[in-house]
Amino acid sequence: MNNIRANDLLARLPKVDLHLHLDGSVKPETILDLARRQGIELPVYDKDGLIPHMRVGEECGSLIEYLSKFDFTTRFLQSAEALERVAYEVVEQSAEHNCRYVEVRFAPQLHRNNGLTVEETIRHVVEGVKRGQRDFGVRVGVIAICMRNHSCESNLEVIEAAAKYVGKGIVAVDLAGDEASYPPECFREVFAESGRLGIPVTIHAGEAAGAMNVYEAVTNLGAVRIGHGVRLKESRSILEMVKDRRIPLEMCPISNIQTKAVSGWEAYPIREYLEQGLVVTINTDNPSVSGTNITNEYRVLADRFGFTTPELVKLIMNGVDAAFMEDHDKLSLRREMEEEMSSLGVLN
Ligand SMILES: O=c1[nH]cnc2c1ncn2[C@@H]1O[C@H](CO)[C@@H](O)[C@H]1O
Ligand SMILES: [Zn+2]
Repeated sequence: MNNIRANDLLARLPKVDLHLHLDGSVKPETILDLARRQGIELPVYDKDGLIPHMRVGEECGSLIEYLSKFDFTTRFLQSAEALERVAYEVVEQSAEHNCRYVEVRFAPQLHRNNGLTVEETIRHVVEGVKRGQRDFGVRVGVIAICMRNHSCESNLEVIEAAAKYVGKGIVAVDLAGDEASYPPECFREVFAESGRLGIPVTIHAGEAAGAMNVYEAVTNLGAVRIGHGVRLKESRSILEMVKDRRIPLEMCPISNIQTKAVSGWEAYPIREYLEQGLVVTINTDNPSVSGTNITNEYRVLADRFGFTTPELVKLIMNGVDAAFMEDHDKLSLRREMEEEMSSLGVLN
């Protein structure tokens, strides 16, 4: 058996990333160039100097602190060109880490300061990822995000626009933002609409608030996947419900530690979740905010929790199973990935 801890093998393993925010995946060099083109002043004009403005440090104490980093980046993502470009580059970065499938998510309402409509933002992000898909050979889906701090009306606008792009790039809708201040109960009306329109739903829940939020997301908002779910462990009965319904968790280890969804690695419930039979997937959340990439996420898990090769392969394949993808596409993705894994000697 190969030594899975070898960086080389982890990097080469075919992977998927189901939870990846567009505005959390922007390269500092792209910000430099966008600022120059758009005539926006920067606090510093070198790539390394920009990093502290975009990335959280060791001292990050909460989700709210983590989310404050997005204000800096979204200022540069207010035009069709910028959206298409970063969408294209996020696919490129995923390909560099051997992702074979990515779901890129973004909140249309955060990109309208210069007059784009919700539908235009979706169109440009979809165009960018499609170009990336062609150039880098990565399958891509786009998820439109509703924000917890936005009105019902503007979130409904996102759902309506997303519905027009289902089958043309959009694969699901999501709810993100400050979880502790805006409990999901407020969003029943919004996600009733996505249910009516038949759009799959994933919800950020159980990250900065407790397991009840996961319950609400699944039973009242129609979530078929859960973003993070770290605090699901606080309720045995809700955990059992998520397990019985086989609802995949999109866990993002580095981000979860940084936002203090748990107190530290010793409390990170990934092993217990797997042992209890939950469908766990591994994702990056925000590579440029968290200073991570998908290879790094698996490396940290191998190092911290001693995951073996078959366990890491299982986590990767859980991601394939959980993908918002048509069955026949999923089948061919699974076959391709299994073939690649076989040739790497990790499927025996
Ligand atoms: O882990 C997270 N939890 C909750 N909200 C998040 C997380 N990461 C990013 N965003 C929020 O989603 C918006 C659209 O991408 C980002 O601007 C950020 O506010
Ligand atoms: Zn997220």
